[in-house]
Amino acid sequence: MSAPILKTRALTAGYGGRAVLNGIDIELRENEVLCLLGHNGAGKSTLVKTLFGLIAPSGGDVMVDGAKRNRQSVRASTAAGIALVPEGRGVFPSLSVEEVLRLGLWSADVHAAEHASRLDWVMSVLPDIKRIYRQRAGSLSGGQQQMVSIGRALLSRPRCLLMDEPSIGLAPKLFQDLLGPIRQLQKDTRMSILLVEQNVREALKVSDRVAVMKSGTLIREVLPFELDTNAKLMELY
Ligand SMILES: Nc1ncnc2c1ncn2[C@@H]1O[C@H](COP(=O)(O)OP(=O)(O)OP(=O)(O)O)[C@@H](O)[C@H]1O
Repeated sequence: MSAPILKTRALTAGYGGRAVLNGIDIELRENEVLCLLGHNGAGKSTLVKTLFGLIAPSGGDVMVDGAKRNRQSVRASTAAGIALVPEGRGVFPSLSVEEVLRLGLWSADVHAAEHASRLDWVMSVLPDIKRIYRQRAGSLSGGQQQMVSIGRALLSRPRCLLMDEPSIGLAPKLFQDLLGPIRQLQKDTRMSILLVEQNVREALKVSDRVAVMKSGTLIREVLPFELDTNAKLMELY
């Protein structure tokens, strides 16, 4: 079996000397959607940012394809095939969708000769982007902005997608409409997805495994069917 795309060992990280992650051991395998659950403030976003290289670990290891990458930069993460859909979408409201995506191509270091084909490919995965391509991002609905944010992350053709609360502000049906094509792409390409979610019920429908965080530690790893009743979900917290 190949090494996990991402793996941590006793990972610690935080802000200004204050530890938020207190020794996390987690792995994201090829061809899976791993759902990361936990209360507000449990450290989910901090873990995602540390895996992507936005925060440097203060201890422990981050491994990409089995090799230690403790000083992984965002550029190195992108080059390794890892992309981030940030919490809050990160879409500049004054730019058009086209400009947001072109900026994404530039920041992902995609060669100019490939820009057109990358944009075409993203629009084949998320065809609704075509209809809003010339619109200002700030004029779009929350769901459309999230779609643009996901489209931008796909421009680097990642094999690993880190998604930080993509459902925020979206109705369950919209969430499934948005995640459906991404789950299909994941199955077709054997991509790996780490999905941070508060919307547990919807997230479990598209997940293969579930990890639960509490106060900066990983407290449980389960399969989605093990959380099929309210009582079992309540036990988690
Ligand atoms: N930029 C920052 N500077 C200082 N402390 C931070 C920063 N970002 C997060 N924290 C703190 O780190 C802890 C974990 O926050 P984090 O955002 O990782 O949690 P989370 O599980 O993603 O929560 P949520 O579900 O609310 O997004 C919290 O106590 C938070 O206040």
